[in-house]
Amino acid sequence: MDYFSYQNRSLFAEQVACKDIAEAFNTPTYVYSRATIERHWQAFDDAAGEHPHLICYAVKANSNLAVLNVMARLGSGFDIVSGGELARVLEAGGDPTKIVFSGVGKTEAEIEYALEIGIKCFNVESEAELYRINSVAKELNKIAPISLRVNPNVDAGTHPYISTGLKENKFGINIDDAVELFKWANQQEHLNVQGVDCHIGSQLTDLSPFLDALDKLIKLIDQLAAAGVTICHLDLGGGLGVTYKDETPPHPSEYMKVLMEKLKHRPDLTILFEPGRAIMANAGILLTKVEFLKQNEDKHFCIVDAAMNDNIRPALYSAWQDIVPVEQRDSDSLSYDVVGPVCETGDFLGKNRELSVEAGDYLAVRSAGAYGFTMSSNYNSRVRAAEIMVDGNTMHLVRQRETVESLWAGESILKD
Ligand SMILES: Cc1ncc(COP(=O)(O)O)c(C=O)c1O
Ligand SMILES: N[C@@H](CCCC[NH3+])C(=O)O
Repeated sequence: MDYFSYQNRSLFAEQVACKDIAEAFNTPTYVYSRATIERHWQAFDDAAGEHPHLICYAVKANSNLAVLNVMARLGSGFDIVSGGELARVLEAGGDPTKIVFSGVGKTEAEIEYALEIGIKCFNVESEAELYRINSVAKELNKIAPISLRVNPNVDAGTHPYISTGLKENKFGINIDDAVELFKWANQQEHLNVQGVDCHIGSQLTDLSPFLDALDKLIKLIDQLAAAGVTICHLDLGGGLGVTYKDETPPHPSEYMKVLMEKLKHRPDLTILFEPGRAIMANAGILLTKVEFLKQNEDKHFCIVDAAMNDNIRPALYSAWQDIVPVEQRDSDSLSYDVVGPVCETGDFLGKNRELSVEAGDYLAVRSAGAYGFTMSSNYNSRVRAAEIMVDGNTMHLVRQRETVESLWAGESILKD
């Protein structure tokens, strides 16, 4: 069942008409479906079965407190990449002992914060970072649980900007150097070696790169055992793709089944996953209003009130996201470029879209729940959108639209 579907030609989010949301809260507005988030998270968790595992939702995909809280109530773990994300997870009621901390540039302050809170594990991305974690832990007289994120050098076959598991990418530690570093870490009083980690990229639509990476990681874990380093968890990262247009990624349960099948003889290993997009992308839409229709030469433009500052994915990755009317019309359609008010030619939400639309209509950008609001900005001094969570027949405002005054909060002018 799709939780964003038409009833009598009107788009609904669960049991709430999107037109009612737009009228009540104005536009642009992000709308999330609680039931969809829960169903997607559960698909990962259920498919892991009895094997010890932990789903650590990748906070960067969508870090709204209400979203994190829905996940926390399901018992989710979290994958974070900054002190800010750590604070958000705690604020949302997340369990610190289920947090893994990824990212290539952890500061001393962030490491201290995470050690004080008692997170599950640091996913260490370089030799220098390992030394830094060791010295901060020593200073605080704590033991830092660590996992090394290795770069298995597999081609994820995704957009170059979101591929992370190749030798030339900045992420992780060269898999060939990992054993020596693990051996060193294993001897440190203030480090506790827990796991091996990898994340090879995002929006993967094929299982084979995941399987190639898994094979390499299992081999590494065996090499480590032979070298006297015991590994108790394997973190396979996130990266499972979704359908934006005509992609056919495996369903989360199929992805999990195939990976877990390979791991069934390893009950000694707790398996961690860090899905972000696969949980959130299709759990959200972006509602926007048509301001004007305009024609230049033979090109038709549909100018809407959402822009690249609200959803940068089309401009950044040439990403395609479906754009649909909130209320369907019978009139003939035209091919439009759907563009925002920002002063950039790259400010478009979609190109050559067949739409039957008039000024004042509402449109919905689909698959917008992941890397939508979290990548939004105030460019052109535009306030960031409101966020709504729908739960059955109820809509909850989970983030107010920013005010213009908030744009310069913290700024000041010279006295003379
Ligand atoms: C370390 C890490 N884990 C998890 C994710 C989540 O990826 P995705 O949203 O593709 O599942 C990312 C982002 O690509 C990441 O960098
Ligand atoms: N932000 C990207 C994905 C990057 C994933 C983060 N490592 C997107 O919108 O597709």
